[in-house]
Amino acid sequence: AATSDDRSSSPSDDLRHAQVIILGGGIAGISAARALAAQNITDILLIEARPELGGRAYTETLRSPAGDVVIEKGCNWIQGPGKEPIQALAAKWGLKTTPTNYSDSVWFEGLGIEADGQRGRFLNDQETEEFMAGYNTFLEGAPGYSDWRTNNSLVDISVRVATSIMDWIPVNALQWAYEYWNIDYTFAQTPEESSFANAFSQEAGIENELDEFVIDPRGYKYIFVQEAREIFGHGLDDDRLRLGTTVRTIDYSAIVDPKRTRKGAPEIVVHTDKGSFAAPHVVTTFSVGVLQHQDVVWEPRLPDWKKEAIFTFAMATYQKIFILFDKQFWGDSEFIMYADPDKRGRYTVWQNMNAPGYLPQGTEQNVIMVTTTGDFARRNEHLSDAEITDEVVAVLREMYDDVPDPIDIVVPRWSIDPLYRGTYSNWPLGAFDQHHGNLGQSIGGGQSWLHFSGEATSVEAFGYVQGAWEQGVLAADAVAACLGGNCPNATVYEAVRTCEQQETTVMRRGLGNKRPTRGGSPRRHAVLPHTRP
Ligand SMILES: Cc1cc2nc3c(=O)[nH]c(=O)nc-3n(C[C@H](O)[C@H](O)[C@H](O)COP(=O)(O)OP(=O)(O)OC[C@H]3O[C@@H](n4cnc5c(N)ncnc54)[C@H](O)[C@@H]3O)c2cc1C
Repeated sequence: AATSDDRSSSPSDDLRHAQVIILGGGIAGISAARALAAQNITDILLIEARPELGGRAYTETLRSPAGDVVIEKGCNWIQGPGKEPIQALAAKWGLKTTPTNYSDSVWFEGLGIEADGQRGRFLNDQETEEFMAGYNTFLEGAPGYSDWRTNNSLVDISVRVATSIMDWIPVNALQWAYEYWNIDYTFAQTPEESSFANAFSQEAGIENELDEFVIDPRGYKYIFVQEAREIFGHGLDDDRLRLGTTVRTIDYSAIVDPKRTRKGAPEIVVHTDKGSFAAPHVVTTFSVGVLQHQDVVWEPRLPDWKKEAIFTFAMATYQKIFILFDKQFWGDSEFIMYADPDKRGRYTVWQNMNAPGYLPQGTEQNVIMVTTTGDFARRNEHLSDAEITDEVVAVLREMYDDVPDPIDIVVPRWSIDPLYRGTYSNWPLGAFDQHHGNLGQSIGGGQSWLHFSGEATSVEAFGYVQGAWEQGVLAADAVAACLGGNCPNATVYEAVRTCEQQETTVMRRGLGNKRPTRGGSPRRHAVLPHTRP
């Protein structure tokens, strides 16, 4: 069997060599390839497990006798802070979008799983305003309160703690539903899990201008695939693009232990199901979920500071279930909200894909989408399409008369997919800025580096399309700087320090005199993790 030593850069080895290997053909990987090409770095390889590019920009098709309908299983909106580069790409490639009007909603107070043939009811405008009032007051004050806490060095708290301090404590189904729409529907995690500082800081730009919903039959991915074609050719048949190739092991031992490199710059070796590849620079764009699940093996194991960062950050799950009917029985409002009294977040947010500006009305292609998140979404992934169909149709039959059986359904299963393990990152309570910095921090030294990219590593726009695009560009810039002999300094936070309050907890548990002295850390790791105590 080949040893690491045999895998050095001799011309006769069975490795395919390049200057840079990009892992993942999603938005970040494509953007990195483009930005490298723009700097005349063309000796690259892009490795992607799926047979197509786009990653979480992922289209699916609903089948109907009247004609298929393309839907977005993954990202759907152009939205959030710093979305300008995506708007520019959308304009460049003529991507079809329609603005979303969140206030065009109707609210239904449901009877839940006990409905048993009985029906809840739609509320009038005045009733709607009444149950929304409390949360709206919280929403107005939240950014100011969050910034005040940050400016006064107060610890981060969960969104739930903040709502409670600010006297919003939801107690009924309608209040749950409204809060769910505002929190979980954005972050795909609960108020208990999400960080208040990150969800509600003024800069978080929660109040954005209009979100644009992509309704292009070529898919959201089209604009990114077109960009990739400019590098890999129209047929995407360039030898530097390796689709359908799954990474199994990333061996970066040469950069942590230069003795294992026989000649030239130390190379990182990427083992896949279709052969092995080597380069002094490797950019990984795999999701935090993939990194957390250890679907890819690291040789040697990742350093403690990197693992702490990866496992501190959260990979949330946001499930968009699309259902196709031969008629539209649900009215023209853009959103239909179902308040379930048994379970917060059970099939709450329904979006009308035939609202004006979306799919054509008056045809046989009538699509409604219901979104689930978090635990409930993950539970759904383990049910069959038929079981999900029964549940969603029961909710629709509580709200509407004459609901026919659906013609087709798409039930995404992101969190059990080993290529994603969830949908997008979220900043959980307990993650510090240093953790986030470490998440995107490169590992290496001298002429060889392992770079970490992808949506989660964006400071401003983690979780968004533009976060992925921007991080691809930044990774390419870092590679270019290194190749030019100007590698950016690695700022690794080897130990993320406790704050005073946490130290009090340590004291209370009687660990006071056992903990390490202030200046020292029990385990010190350099950027190069070649020693483990
Ligand atoms: C359901 C859903 C809804 C979303 N909604 C929005 C939205 O409306 N607006 C918005 O701005 N953002 C949204 N997002 C987030 C946005 O889609 C992501 O931030 C972005 O697409 C991430 O791109 P990426 O390149 O960082 O990661 P990815 O797209 O995950 O790219 C990584 C690539 O690596 C590949 N890969 C993984 N493991 C391996 C392996 N072992 N070997 C080889 N290849 C591998 C994957 O197949 C993937 O193509 C949504 C995401 C989802 C899933």
